[in-house]
Amino acid sequence: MTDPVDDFIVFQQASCRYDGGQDVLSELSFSVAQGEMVYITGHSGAGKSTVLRLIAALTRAYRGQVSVMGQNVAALNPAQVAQFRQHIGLVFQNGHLLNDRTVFDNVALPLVIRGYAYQDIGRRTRAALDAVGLLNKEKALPPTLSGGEQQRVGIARAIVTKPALILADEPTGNLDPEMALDVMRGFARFNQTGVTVLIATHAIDLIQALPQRILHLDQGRLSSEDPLSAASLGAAHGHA
Ligand SMILES: Nc1ncnc2c1ncn2[C@@H]1O[C@H](COP(=O)(O)OP(=O)(O)OP(=O)(O)O)[C@@H](O)[C@H]1O
Repeated sequence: MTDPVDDFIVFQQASCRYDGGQDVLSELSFSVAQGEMVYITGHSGAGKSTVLRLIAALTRAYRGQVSVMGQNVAALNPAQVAQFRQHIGLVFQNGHLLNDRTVFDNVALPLVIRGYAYQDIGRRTRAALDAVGLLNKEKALPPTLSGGEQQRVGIARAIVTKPALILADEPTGNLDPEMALDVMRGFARFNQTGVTVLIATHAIDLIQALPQRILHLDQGRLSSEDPLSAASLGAAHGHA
């Protein structure tokens, strides 16, 4: 019996491959407690995005098990997946913003889809924009914003529903170091409010400055070879 708080996310020897090809992830085992903040690093193609996709039920392990918030993700039917994803905020590198809609409309979209009342949409959307420092840009169109601002709109949209879990895939990929640090600090602030945060990133230099747990992937396996991750993998956090 797993404890959904300590074992908020559990990979048990999970293996994943696409279209019958080679294993992209091989017998991956680790766990993340509720409220933790974890960076997933590794070379291009190491499987970082695939880890996030497994957690979000966007793909499935063909062997082993992935449990999130006490649920075996592979056992969820489509209706349960839709319900499950309501607890997850997804942040992508390019933001996936609608360029012909205002910043406000972009951030409000998940609330509109979920049928929130008009007043709640306004209040929650402005609170999310405030949290990323973009309240003054609510009427702007995304193409008129800087890369960092667009990225923060994507983050506001991910947090507007107050998810229990944020999954961010290369959220600082296109940003200069200063903006990137700013965005990472933003995630740390959400984490401090109790949200569990997983971030896939190449930006080792950046996260070295941030005292967080790091899972380093090497060809679909967890590796402790990286000196940066050696201290933070497993033992330091009591996770296998
Ligand atoms: N939809 C897909 N179909 C087939 N192969 C895929 C698919 N998505 C990913 N892969 C392959 O799986 C492997 C791992 O990809 P993944 O995107 O998880 O790695 P990553 O560590 O996030 O890489 P990057 O840092 O370049 O984004 C790669 O070899 C990739 O080509």
